[in-house]
Amino acid sequence: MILTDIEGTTSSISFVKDVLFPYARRALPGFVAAHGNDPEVRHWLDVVATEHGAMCDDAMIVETLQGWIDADRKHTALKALQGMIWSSGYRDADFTAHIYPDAAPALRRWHEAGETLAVYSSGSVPAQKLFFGHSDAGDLTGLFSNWFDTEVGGKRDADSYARIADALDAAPAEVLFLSDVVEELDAARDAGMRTILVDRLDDYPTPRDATAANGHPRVTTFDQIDAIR
Ligand SMILES: CSCCC(=O)C(=O)COP(=O)(O)O
Ligand SMILES: [Mg+2]
Repeated sequence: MILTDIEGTTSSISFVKDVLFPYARRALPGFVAAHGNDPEVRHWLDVVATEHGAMCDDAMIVETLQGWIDADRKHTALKALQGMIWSSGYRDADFTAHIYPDAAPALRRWHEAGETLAVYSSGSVPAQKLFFGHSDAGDLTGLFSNWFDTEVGGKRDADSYARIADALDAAPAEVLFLSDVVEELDAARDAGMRTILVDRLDDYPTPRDATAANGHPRVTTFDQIDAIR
């Protein structure tokens, strides 16, 4: 079984930072004005208001969320709201989701070979499905059988990976986790998963050396994974 991260692993960090985040930042005020009373939207806005502490109106919530986007906070409420906002961007074909040219063929090859494929990203599950449903390589959602976001727990917390293995009905050692973030790989390894550091040179121009990789096998493209897994 292969569990993959998205940003920095299947897809470039710059697409997320330079296209998706600014789109959500711009659209937030109008989205909250139009949908702030939809129960699901209100739920997440209230989570933000509670975290913010003081009495907080919608304008303050929007400001808080925009600050979190700028700081790249991987907060579940922000990620849920971003996913709802991006849906119109994908629907209107304002953008398609970046996928590295080596990633889609490898995912297709593994799927055809009968490998179970799953996603674990800080992006909400609906955002993940939009992302792979509107990728540069077409609709890839059919390749994945399981989707996990931070509702299962934080990506740097070993318990999250234990929960994911349980949900996959697998022993942790049967699962190979792919990520660009060493701390995430450390947590997956602590839970007993196998790991590979995906060190995309476009995203990380200074390659991570053995010390930085902290013992995780390292590849720069998905093509290199079959040889070492
Ligand atoms: C799939 S939604 C867009 C990416 C995103 O918002 C994000 O936070 C991705 O983080 P990852 O855990 O995939 O590195
Ligand atoms: Mg990542």
